[in-house]
Amino acid sequence: MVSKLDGYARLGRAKHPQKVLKRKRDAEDPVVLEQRVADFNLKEVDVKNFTDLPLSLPTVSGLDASHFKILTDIQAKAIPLALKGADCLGAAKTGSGKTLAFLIPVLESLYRKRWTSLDGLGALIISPTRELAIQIFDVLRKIGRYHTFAAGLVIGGKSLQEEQERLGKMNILVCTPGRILQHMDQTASFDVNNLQMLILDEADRIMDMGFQATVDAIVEHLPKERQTLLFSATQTKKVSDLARLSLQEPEYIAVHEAAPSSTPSTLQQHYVITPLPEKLDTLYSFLRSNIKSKILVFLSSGKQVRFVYESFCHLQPGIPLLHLHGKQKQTARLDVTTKFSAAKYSCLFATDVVARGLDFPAVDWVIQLDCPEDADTYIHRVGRTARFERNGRAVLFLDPTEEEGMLKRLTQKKVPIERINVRQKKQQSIKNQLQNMCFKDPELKYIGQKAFVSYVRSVHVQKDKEIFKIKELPLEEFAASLGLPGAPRIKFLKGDSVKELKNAPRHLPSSEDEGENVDGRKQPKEKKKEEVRTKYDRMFERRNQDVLADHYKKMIEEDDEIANVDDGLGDADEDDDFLTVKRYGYADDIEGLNSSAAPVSKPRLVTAVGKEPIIIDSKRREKLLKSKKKLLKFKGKGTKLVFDDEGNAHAIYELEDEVQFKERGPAENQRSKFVEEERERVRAADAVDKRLAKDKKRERKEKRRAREMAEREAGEEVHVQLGASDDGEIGSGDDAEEGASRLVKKLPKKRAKKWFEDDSEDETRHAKKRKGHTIEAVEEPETLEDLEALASGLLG
Ligand SMILES: Nc1ncnc2c1ncn2[C@@H]1O[C@H](COP(=O)(O)OP(=O)(O)OP(=O)(O)O)[C@@H](O)[C@H]1O
Repeated sequence: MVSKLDGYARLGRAKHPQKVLKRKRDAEDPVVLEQRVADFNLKEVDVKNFTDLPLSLPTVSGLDASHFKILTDIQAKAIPLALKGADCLGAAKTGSGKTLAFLIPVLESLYRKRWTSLDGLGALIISPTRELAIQIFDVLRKIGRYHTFAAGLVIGGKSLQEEQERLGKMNILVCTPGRILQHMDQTASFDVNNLQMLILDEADRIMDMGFQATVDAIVEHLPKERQTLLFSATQTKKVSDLARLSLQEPEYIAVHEAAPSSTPSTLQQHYVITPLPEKLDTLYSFLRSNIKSKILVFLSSGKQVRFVYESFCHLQPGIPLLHLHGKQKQTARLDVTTKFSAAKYSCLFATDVVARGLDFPAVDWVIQLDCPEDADTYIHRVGRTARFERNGRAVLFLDPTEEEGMLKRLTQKKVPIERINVRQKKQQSIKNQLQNMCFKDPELKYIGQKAFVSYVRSVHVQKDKEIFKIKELPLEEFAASLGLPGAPRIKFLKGDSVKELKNAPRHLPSSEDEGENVDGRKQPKEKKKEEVRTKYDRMFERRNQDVLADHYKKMIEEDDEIANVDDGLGDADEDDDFLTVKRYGYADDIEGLNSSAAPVSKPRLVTAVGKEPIIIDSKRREKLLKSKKKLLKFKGKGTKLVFDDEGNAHAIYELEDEVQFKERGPAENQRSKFVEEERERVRAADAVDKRLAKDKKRERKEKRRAREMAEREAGEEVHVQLGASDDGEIGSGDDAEEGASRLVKKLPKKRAKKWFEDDSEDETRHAKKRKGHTIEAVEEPETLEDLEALASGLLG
């Protein structure tokens, strides 16, 4: 038996006198045990203790070592039937010991079949949440410590490969639906063909919308010949579900059906009427006066959990605070559950992820800050206290609008609940403190805005409109009570229930998704007129991500409908609590593409004309949008236009009027005329081009000659100047040098062309220069023009 919870355990490594046990085990003939089970008659035997059951020695020893002696009602009824191999549907109150009711039959069934590691997977136990799976696995390790089966926990959070390597050797697996299906599809060595038992804990939850497809796919992989056990605190006998799981003549075991209440008798249940804007005040006051308690507070979304946790951490009510929701990392979740289990006094803010099955020891209070979606959820939530004959108290916070509808539902489900009032003397207001905190801490304000949106959204999507009446809720006041300076604007998707949304795969809303605001009014879909927007406008628009506070928005937009500017692809400012979207993108980041005044809060489609939309739902895509080069391919090629003399734009090819075209004669004639005209035009243009080319050539030649002549002249003048300097008449040597260089620099440009020089003379000069000779011969000017040219060169 491994000591720590590492996801795998070889049952049967306890320190118990192993050898003695082994001897006894070997001596125990499974055939005899089989016979004892067959002979066992539930009606004849009054089962009280585990020893009254036809159980194997290792199981009895394991139960004994875990201090389980007397059976609970559900165990007494379900275990004998399950031992005999019947398919069972077990329904019993929360905390009544259903886990043992299916784990004992699992161990016994495999034991009697002498299951070994070579036989592969014998039993599969599915749980809706990771926390519950861990808990079941823990109980299995305790009571199975004297068995020799290999048991595994498959809930994700570890590398798939690591799990794959061990999966083939497992005899019993405790898992969550998604992860086990992934293995069934991807792990070649994972063979389930030999499976003997399938167990679904919290079966109604597993069978509902969220897991429906996954469970169906899992069942597809499993052999039809198997035993199936379903357990839950709130179970229905839906024929369709039973058919899907191919249950064979199932035994329905509902131990508390005749009981006056569907919740434990040791549980005291109350509700308080607290208007939505006073909820947090009431909760804070409650915590302040119960600091020596273990309290579990349920909220309807992870964002609310975060906000209440963060803000209460600042406010310090005097009790250690914890928080848990589905978006946390697995290690953090495990850490929180372990801490809360071990704590004596603590307050855990949580979503319904801990509503089912979790067995936190000694919880004093269960507070439901947000009204549960239905009576079943209420029953599961309050079931976290008053477990296994312990006392517990539960308080449901109801807005006046929710009272009538919710009480009706609870009465239908046999939930005894009484109203209590908040002691006004003890009621403390934290509104001002929250406002202060939100003002100073934008991050907290942001979380508050998200919490507000997700709360309103969760109410909006509730199916039971007799309880949840969004239009009657004082939302502005509620926002103020969270410390927000105004109620963020929200749009919702229509028609989805909370359960569906919670479990929906990540998806983008379709273009048909209609928007509605808080008041239930339809949002206009037309685009606001294009306006010139400065970088300051954009800067202001890039506010605190995707929640728009009205007061903030009013600063930049007169028309408050701008927040709902719709690009036709989805709701720009909608909160995405149930769409589980992580990344944010800004349409503004993309030059030339559709832009919206509102920041984007969910996978966002951005399109370029004629191109596939880009969906911003990951870091990689966000990066892509920042690269202008990469974006080019999404931008399309643009349209080329030509402008006429009046500055009017035209397409390059425009079709002329057909009537006018026909008036000009048959098309063939026009064509040949056009060709002839064009040929003539080309010919004329060609002649002009040739003439121009000739002129240019001549010009170039003349220029070259002039340059050469100037160079030659320069050589002569330098010589003259240097000579003068030597005489000491013009100035010092330095001056002379400077003067000479000035002259040499200037001369080629300024000197007129020496018309009398010809190419041969030029050649001679170049040859001389090449040999390094100084030019000594000075040609005398022969004509008046020569003299003028020389003079102008010198003056230049
Ligand atoms: N026979 C027993 N004797 C003593 N304690 C028991 C027995 N069976 C179960 N328990 C204890 O009762 C508590 C509740 O058991 P368990 O978690 O199985 O309840 P449950 O019916 O599955 O609850 P839920 O409906 O909330 O999932 C556990 O702490 C468990 O250890």
